[in-house]
Amino acid sequence: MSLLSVSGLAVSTHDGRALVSGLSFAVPRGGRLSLIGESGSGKSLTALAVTGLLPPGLAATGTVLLDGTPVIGATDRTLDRVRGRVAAVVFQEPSTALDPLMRLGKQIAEPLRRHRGLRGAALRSAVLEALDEVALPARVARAYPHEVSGGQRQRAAIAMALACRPALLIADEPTTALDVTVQADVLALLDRLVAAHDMALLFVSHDLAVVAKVTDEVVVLSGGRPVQSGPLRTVLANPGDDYTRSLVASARRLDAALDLGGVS
Ligand SMILES: Nc1ncnc2c1ncn2[C@@H]1O[C@H](COP(=O)(O)OP(=O)(O)OP(=O)(O)O)[C@@H](O)[C@H]1O
Repeated sequence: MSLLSVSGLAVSTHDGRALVSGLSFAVPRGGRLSLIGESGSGKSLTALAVTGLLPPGLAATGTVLLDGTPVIGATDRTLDRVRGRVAAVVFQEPSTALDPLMRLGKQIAEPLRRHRGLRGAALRSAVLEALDEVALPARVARAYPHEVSGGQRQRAAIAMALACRPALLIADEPTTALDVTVQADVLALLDRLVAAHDMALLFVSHDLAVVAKVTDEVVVLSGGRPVQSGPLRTVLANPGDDYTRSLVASARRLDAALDLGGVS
C-alpha cells in the first residue's frame, strides 16, 4: 500500500467551480514525487487537500489515503493525529507555519509535546536537537520569528515539520520566497534530511530545475488538471503536450543561459 494515495481528486468552490480535477498519483513509503506547473495550476490546493487543510469555501472530492487513513471527510481529531505524525507540510512562506508572537523554541516544542509526549529536560533537549539538525544555533530557540533571517525562519519551520518524524514531508515551493543566496542551502538541507530519515517527499514547484534536484518522478499540472506524469527523464525527453513542451523549453533556455547543466 502506498503511503499517500490520491485517486480522482477534485477541489471545487462551493458554487461548483472546479479548481483541480481528475488528479491521481501515489507516493510509496520512502518515495519522492513532484507536482510541477505554472502559477495557478492547482499545486498548492492539491498539497492542502491531501492534508485536509483546504481553506473554508473550498471542498475536495475523490479519495486521499494517508497511510491508509481517508483524509477527505475525516474528523478534525483524525486529521490532527495524521498531521505531524504521518505527514507534515513546509510552506512557501515560513511565516505561514510560525506564530509571530511565540519564541521559536516554544513553537518547535509544541509538536514534540503533543505527538511525542515529551516534557521538561527531554523536551528541551529534543528542541535543541531539532535546531541542530537544521543547522540553527541553540540561541535561535529564544528568538521570535522576526528576529531571524528568512532562511533561518524556513529552517525553523522545517525543524517543526520534522519534529515528529513524519513518514511523508510535503514541501510547497519551500525555497521560492527565500533570498537566492540561501535557496540552494535550504533545498540541500531538505534533500539530506528526507534521505537521512527515510521519509517520503511530495515536492511542489513551478521550477523544473529545482524539481530535477530533488525528485525523479513528476506530475505536470496545467489549469488544475494533470497533463503528463512519469519519470522526469521520460517527461523531459518526450514532453507530450504543449504546456510541458513550453516548460521544458524555458528550463533549457535558462539552463543554457546560466550554464547550470541541471535539467538535461
Ligand atoms: N480559496 C480560494 N477560493 C477560490 N479560488 C482559489 C482559492 N485558492 C486558490 N484558488 C484558485 O485556484 C487555482 C489554483 O490555485 P493554487 O494556489 O493551487 O495554484 P498554484 O499552482 O499553487 O499556484 P502558485 O504557484 O501561484 O501558488 C488558482 O486559479 C487560484 O486562483
